Amino acid sequence: MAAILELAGVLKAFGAITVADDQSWSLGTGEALGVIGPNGAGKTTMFNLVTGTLPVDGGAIRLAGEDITDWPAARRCRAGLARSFQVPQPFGAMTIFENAFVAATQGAGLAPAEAEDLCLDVLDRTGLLRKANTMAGGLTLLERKRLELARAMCAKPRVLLLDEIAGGLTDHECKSLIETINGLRSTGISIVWIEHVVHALLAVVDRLIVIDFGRKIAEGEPRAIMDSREVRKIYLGIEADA
Ligand SMILES: Nc1ncnc2c1ncn2[C@@H]1O[C@H](COP(=O)(O)OP(=O)(O)OP(=O)(O)O)[C@@H](O)[C@H]1O
Repeated sequence: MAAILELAGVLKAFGAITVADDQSWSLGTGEALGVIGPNGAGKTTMFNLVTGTLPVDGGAIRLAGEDITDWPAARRCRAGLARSFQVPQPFGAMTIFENAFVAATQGAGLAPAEAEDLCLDVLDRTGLLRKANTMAGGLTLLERKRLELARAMCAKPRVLLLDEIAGGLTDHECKSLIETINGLRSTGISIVWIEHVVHALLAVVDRLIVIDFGRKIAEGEPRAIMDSREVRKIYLGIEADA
């Protein structure tokens, strides 16, 4: 599987706190990769480094083999990197359709007619078409999460970065979101998903990486990783040699 996204020795520190410590991993084309790790481990910061909202201190980031380390965020988005945010912040005074339209025209750079077609298709796939003319300010949490997903998809990503999109949802809502994400996967999109709701991740991802103190400490088949002593130690406080 050819790599669509690669991090090679990425470094980042905020003062004395190292949040990306020689991070190297890759995402295969069409693959879904899960990212877990304790609060403050550096997971969201890693997305900020990948999308270019934060500069790296060292190392390289490549998209489809091209070095994008020094590219500004907007150029990375046009090249196919889009993300959802942990705390959804839609334009509340605009409708769902208008929020999606901004992403399609500004994120993907589409002309209005093409953007409209894409928005209608994405809103359909993300279960929001019925509510396209509803103001985004009054949505439920699930609807806001769906809109996060829709806005990212309207940027026409090759790589979709999801940041804790299942957090705060009921089991039923979570299940419905998982179905939507798996539906998007069938379009061939590659996904990196940071999530604390592990059962949601396990229903979607092909592989897991574990980050602790900015370091990748484990990587592999999701269930094997969840059962590993290293992960049990971090999450449950069980000693690695127990
Ligand atoms: N702009 C910043 N300036 C200084 N410190 C920051 C900045 N952004 C994040 N940090 C710190 O970097 C560390 C990693 O934060 P980050 O949000 O990446 O963790 P996380 O793994 O996503 O956590 P969570 O699971 O709670 O979302 C934390 O200690 C955080 O306070």
